[in-house]
Amino acid sequence: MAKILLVLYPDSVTGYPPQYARDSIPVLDGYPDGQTLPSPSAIDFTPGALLGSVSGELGLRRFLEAAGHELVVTSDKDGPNSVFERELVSADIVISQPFWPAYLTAERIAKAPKLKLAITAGIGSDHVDLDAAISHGITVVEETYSNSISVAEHAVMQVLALVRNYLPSHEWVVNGGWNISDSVERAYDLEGMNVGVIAAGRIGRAVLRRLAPFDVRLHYTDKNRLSPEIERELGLTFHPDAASLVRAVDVVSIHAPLHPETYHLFNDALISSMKRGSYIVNTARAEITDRDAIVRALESGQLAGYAGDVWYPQPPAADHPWRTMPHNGMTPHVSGSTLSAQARYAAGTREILEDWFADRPIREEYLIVNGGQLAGVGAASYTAGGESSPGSGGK
Ligand SMILES: NC(=O)c1ccc[n+]([C@@H]2O[C@H](COP(=O)([O-])OP(=O)(O)OC[C@H]3O[C@@H](n4cnc5c(N)ncnc54)[C@H](O)[C@@H]3O)[C@@H](O)[C@H]2O)c1
Repeated sequence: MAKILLVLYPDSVTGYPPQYARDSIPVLDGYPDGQTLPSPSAIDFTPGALLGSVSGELGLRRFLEAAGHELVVTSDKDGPNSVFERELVSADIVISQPFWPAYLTAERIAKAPKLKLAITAGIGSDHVDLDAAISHGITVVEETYSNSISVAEHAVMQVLALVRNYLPSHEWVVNGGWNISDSVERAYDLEGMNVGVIAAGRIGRAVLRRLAPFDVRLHYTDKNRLSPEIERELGLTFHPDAASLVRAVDVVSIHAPLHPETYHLFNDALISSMKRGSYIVNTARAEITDRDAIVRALESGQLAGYAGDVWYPQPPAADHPWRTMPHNGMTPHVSGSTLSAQARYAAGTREILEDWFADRPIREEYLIVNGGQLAGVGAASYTAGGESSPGSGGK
C-alpha cells in the first residue's frame, strides 16, 4: 500500500465554503485540440466545489483509503521542520499544485528514497527538479490542458486591465471618487496595438485566438513554428526569438515553461530593447523575468504596466517588491485554479492514480519525466540540465 503526500493551499480565511456563488459549472465536451477530458472510473466530489484547499483534498480521500492507501494532506510545505519535509521521507507519491508548490529540490528528492511518482495537479512541473527526478527514476506527470484555457482567459483579462487602466479606475470609485482624468491619463484602447506571445503552446495559442477579435496585430515566437494555416487564420507574425518579438510589440504575454532556456529571459537588456511604455503579462512562471529588472523598468517608465499571477517563491514574502511596484496588476497564483479548473485537474489526478495503481501506462500527454528521461509533453516543452535547475527556482 502506498503513502500519498498531498500538498494543498490553506482553506479560505473564513473556512471551507458552505455554499458557492453558482450552482454548477459548465460541462465541456473536450479540449480544443481534441484531447479528451480526464477520465477516471469515478469521482467522489461535486464539480464546482473548492477542491484545491486542504479540506477539499482534491476529492481523493475516499478513493485512496478504500484501496488501503495512506493519505497525508498538508499546506505546511516550507522549511526543514515542515510537515511536507517530515512526511516526504516515507512517501511513495507526492501531489502538489503549482499555486502552492511543494518545491521538490534535489536535496529533498535525495531524502525521499521511496518516492516514485510526483503529480502536478495542474500544469507546470518546474517546482520539481527534473534532473534529480530523472536520475532517481521518479516519474513526473501533470494534467496537460486541465487549466490552459483558464490561464488564457486570465491573461487576456490582465492585458485589457493594464492597457485600459482598469484597476486604478476601480479604486477611485471604491474610494468615493469620480476622478476621470486620473483614471484616463494612462488608459488606451487595445485595438490596433501589436501584441505578442512568448510561446504558442496550448495557452499561448488560446491567448492568440481570444485576442484576434480585438483587431490587434498578433505576433509570436516559439521553438516550434505553428502551421501556415494557423498563422494565416490568425494573421500571425512569427519571430525567431524573444529579442525580435519584443522590439515589434506593445504588449507581451508570456506562456513558455520555466526551464534553463527561459530563466531570466526578461532581464534589463531585453526589457530596455522594448518600446517605451510596453506592457508585460506573465502567467507562465515568475523567474522567466528578472524580479528587480521588472521593478526598475516600471519605476523608470520603460514598462507602462506588469501583471500576472506567478511569483517566486510562492507564497511570496510580505515585502516582495511586486506587491507594491507601480502600475502592477498582480494577483496571487489563481488563474489556473478556478473552480472549473479544479474539477478537471482533480479528475485528472484521480485518473493518473488509478492508472498507476493498476500498472497501466499513464497517458503520454501527461508525462514530463518517465523512465529516466524527459517524456511526452516534457520532452516537447522542457530541457534538462544547464545551470538553472528547475525545482530550485531556476537557481
Ligand atoms: N498561471 C497558471 O496558473 C498556469 C497554469 C498552467 C500553466 N502555466 C504555465 O504555462 C506554461 C505553458 O503551458 P502550456 O499548457 O501552454 O504548455 P505547452 O507545453 O502546451 O506549451 C509550451 C510551449 O512553450 C514552447 N517553448 C518551450 N521553451 C521555449 C523557448 N525557450 N522559447 C520559445 N518557446 C518555448 C514549447 O515549444 C511549447 O509550444 C506551463 O509550463 C506553466 O509554467 C501557468
